[in-house]
Amino acid sequence: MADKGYGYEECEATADWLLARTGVRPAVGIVCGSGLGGLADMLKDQVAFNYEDIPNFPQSTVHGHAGRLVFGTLKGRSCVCMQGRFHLYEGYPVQKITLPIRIFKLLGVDTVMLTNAAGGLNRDFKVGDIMVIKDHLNLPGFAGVNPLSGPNDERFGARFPCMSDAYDGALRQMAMHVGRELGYGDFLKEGVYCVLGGPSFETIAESRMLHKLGADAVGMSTAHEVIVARHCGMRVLALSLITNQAVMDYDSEAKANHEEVLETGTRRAAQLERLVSTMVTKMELNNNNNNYAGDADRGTLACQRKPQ
Ligand SMILES: O=P(O)(O)O[C@@H]1C[C@H](O)[C@@H](CO)O1
Ligand SMILES: Nc1nc2[nH]cnc2c(=O)[nH]1
Repeated sequence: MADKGYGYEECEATADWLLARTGVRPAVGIVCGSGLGGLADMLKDQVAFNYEDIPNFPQSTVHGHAGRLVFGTLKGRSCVCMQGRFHLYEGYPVQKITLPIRIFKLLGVDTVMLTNAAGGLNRDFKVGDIMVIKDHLNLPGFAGVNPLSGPNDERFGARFPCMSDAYDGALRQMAMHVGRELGYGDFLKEGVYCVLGGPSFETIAESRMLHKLGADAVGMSTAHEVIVARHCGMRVLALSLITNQAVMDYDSEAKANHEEVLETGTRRAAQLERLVSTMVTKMELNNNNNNYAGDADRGTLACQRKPQ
């Protein structure tokens, strides 16, 4: 894909451009979902770049996605945060919307923490719940829309990466543990995220079908980023904020809408930020004592060759 503007050389040029402009060497990369950009404001000693100024970067077009890449520290740990992500429905090829994840890798990131807004399909979920993603259904992938389509560059990862370990078990366990410690037990869930192309929300029949297929929540992002992150050997934690209930009943008057999504984001932002920042603190501590050592390395070694 080098000829299309999202190959290794482009990612490397962008990473070098950024590294020349900040002294921060991030170990953690954070991606903010719709209405959840406040996560970036938690970073101290910020060095921020507008997407429009970053070579090879796509531009944010969606309300609730500011379009800034923010470097800084979170409780002393170096991080980089995308305040705004890209979606298929914005018209970008799937390889382009996931390009920042490869740039994360070349910046030195080893752990990616993604957030998104999603519609709840599981009837036990309520608006405002935080779902730790344990697995995904990549429906665009069923139709061949996969960010790894096209020539494979072994410098990123292997041609056929394993995805059965996509969502790091130790990080998920840590998220549940930290969440309960913070008193979030009543609204902390675990489940399967299903990505669709959007931008239209689901019909009732579609929501019913996705629920029957095993999805607990539905959205328009994240899974592509996870595939790319795992391909290049980073470990992944992903959190969905259930911003609305998917409409599954023909008698319902409810209508999914982006304003409700953003409003729920605003209401739960502080708790989500606290969960993420506490986890970053614990990860740092646990780098020393290994209690929460991720399984990414094991997964990487088992599933793919290391990038050369
Ligand atoms: O970036 P995320 O996945 O959080 O955004 C979701 C999906 C759509 O972009 C939007 C719908 O309201 O929110
Ligand atoms: N596809 C989809 N994406 C969402 N993002 C936030 N809510 C929803 C939803 O109900 N459906």
